Amino acid sequence: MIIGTRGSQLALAQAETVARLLKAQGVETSLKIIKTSGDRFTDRPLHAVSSGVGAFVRELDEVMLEGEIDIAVHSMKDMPTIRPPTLPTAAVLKRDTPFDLLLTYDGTSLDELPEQSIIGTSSLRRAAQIKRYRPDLVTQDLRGNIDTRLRKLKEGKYDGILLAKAGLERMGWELEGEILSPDFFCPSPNQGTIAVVTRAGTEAEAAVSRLDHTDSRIATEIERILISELGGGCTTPIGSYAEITPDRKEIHVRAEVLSLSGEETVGINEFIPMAGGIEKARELGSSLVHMGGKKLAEEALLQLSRDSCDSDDLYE
Ligand SMILES: NCc1[nH]cc(CCC(=O)O)c1CC(=O)O
Repeated sequence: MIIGTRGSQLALAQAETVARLLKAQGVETSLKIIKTSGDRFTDRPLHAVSSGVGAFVRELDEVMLEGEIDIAVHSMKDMPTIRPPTLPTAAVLKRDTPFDLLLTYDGTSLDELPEQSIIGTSSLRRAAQIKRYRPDLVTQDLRGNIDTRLRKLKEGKYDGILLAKAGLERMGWELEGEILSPDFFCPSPNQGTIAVVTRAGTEAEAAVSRLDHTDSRIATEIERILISELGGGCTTPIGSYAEITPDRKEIHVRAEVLSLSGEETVGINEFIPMAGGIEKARELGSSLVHMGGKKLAEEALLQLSRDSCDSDDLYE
């Protein structure tokens, strides 16, 4: 069976993980690298790439529908919610660390960074969350693969950068950084989770579905439901994080929308019962809208499209 993957180091590491897990089940695979538009337009911020949400995913879908690959491996947080029904997510792998990490030039902690320190991130959510936590810091756009971002930090262009911890872990980088608490830095929905897609009704689907991790599937689904009525994607600062308690009776859910400046926030942070959790998450999702979350998300989107009409350099 052929596993299709993007060519970045992170994507390759993820695809190799899936290859290894399948091999342990007696399934032999080979890797095929596919270039996506999300990889090509690395000169602009992700939210300004025209194909926007799903840029990394769509082209792998196409080559899979054409039969060129049998299995596609994705960072689940990069996947649009609406998927072609013929391309099911056959497995949600056991989640890695879902949190964000701050790496600073000289190991300084977030609380100790001097005023006006420059923090690089390409994520509107992380930028808004940092500005909320430390309004005296400056955020700057930082695109590129994880290796590029680390190089820019080393070159001294930024005092600190923000990344998903899972990305570094998967690439085998043992870097000292500060894990940011989800109470202040609610991660992106499905951050730290790998999804494996196949064509429906294939041998590949049967093989891959054995890798599915139930609690990770439930948590990631809850995270999507919580924010499903807000619209957005990577074009708005939205976080959503669901954590099943060790006794599996409850789910700790957190979700929030921020203004781009981080000055305004609408959020929830509570425990819901595991039984009927999906229904309860839907209610909480609606309550985010009623509390003004959708309005905030729409304002962020408007502000972004206005800025990008003026000048693309705003993001560099
Ligand atoms: N948006 C890019 C992206 N997609 C998935 C990860 C990291 C791995 C993951 O969260 O599963 C990253 C890098 C980052 O956010 O720093």
